[in-house]
Amino acid sequence: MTIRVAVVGATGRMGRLVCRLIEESADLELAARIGSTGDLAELLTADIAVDVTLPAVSEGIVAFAVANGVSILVGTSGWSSQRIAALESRVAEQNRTGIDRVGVIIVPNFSIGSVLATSFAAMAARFYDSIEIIETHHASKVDSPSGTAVRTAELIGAARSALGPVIAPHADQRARGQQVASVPIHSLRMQGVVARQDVVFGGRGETLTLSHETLDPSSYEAGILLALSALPGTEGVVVGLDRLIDLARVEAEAVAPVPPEDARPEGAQPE
Ligand SMILES: NC(=O)C1=CN([C@@H]2O[C@H](COP(=O)(O)OP(=O)(O)OC[C@H]3O[C@@H](n4cnc5c(N)ncnc54)[C@H](OP(=O)(O)O)[C@@H]3O)[C@@H](O)[C@H]2O)C=CC1
Ligand SMILES: O=C(O)C1=N[C@H](C(=O)O)C[C@H](O)C1
Repeated sequence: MTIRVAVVGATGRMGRLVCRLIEESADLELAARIGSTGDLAELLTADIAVDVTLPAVSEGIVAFAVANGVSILVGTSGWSSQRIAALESRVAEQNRTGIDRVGVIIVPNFSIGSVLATSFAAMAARFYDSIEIIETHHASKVDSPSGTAVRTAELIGAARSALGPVIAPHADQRARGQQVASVPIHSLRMQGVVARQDVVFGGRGETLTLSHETLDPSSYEAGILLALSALPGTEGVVVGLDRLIDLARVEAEAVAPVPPEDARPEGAQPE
């Protein structure tokens, strides 16, 4: 049986991409394409929904889906930890009292490289006291800082909870960026760019830069399909594609120790 999907923001760059992926998928069916002049109630004709709109309207769209028992995948930026906390209460309440149990998957970035770069940044955060983010996007992007940068800064802040804020001198000066979880974020909006993020770590006598660049929106495709396939089985709020990919398992396999020689069958070589 195919899963019927309504796309809100269907006329936009991401919306058109999501609609194409649904139309190309044997498991999914496009139930509704909704733009700014469309009727949100069309969402109720679908099994699940996708929101790829604008930070200013996303919260209301997600609230409408949740209140009507429709699980929703959110690719729109602007979902700060504060906004997510309010949504978690709303979804918990709906799942306690409503007829249909719902799930919301919020994905700040669908690209696997970006997800990995953000995880690496959280891993490095404990080892450096100077950390700043520079994010660069196409000139049509209306919001800043980017959702990915906000998420990265929040995860850096969480990883440093026992250490305290990063050291960001003269942070009151406008050119020093906007601080999120104490991490200064600098936003560039440029022609010729799709999306790029550099997280710069400064320590004693060294810097480390973690860079990720999206060269083409096709980098979002696998993540969108993965999140869509996970949504019908999701209850509650899940944030980040990393929650749908077993990053820890990949790591454990990569560092799995070679078994000692006497534990190997005779003549067997280490893999
Ligand atoms: N998670 C990820 O990996 C990615 C996330 N994004 C995020 O996705 C969002 C959309 O980006 P993008 O596609 O470039 O933006 P666009 O400006 O191209 O599209 C915005 C869409 O939102 C629709 N819209 C605006 N207001 C409403 C409303 N009140 N009700 C319903 N629909 C509305 C617009 O409809 P209309 O045409 O009628 O105005 C349009 O379809 C942004 O927040 C962006 O940051 C982008 C890329 C990757
Ligand atoms: O608007 C975009 O283009 C993007 N928005 C998301 C964000 O705000 O982080 C994800 C990606 O960077 C592209």
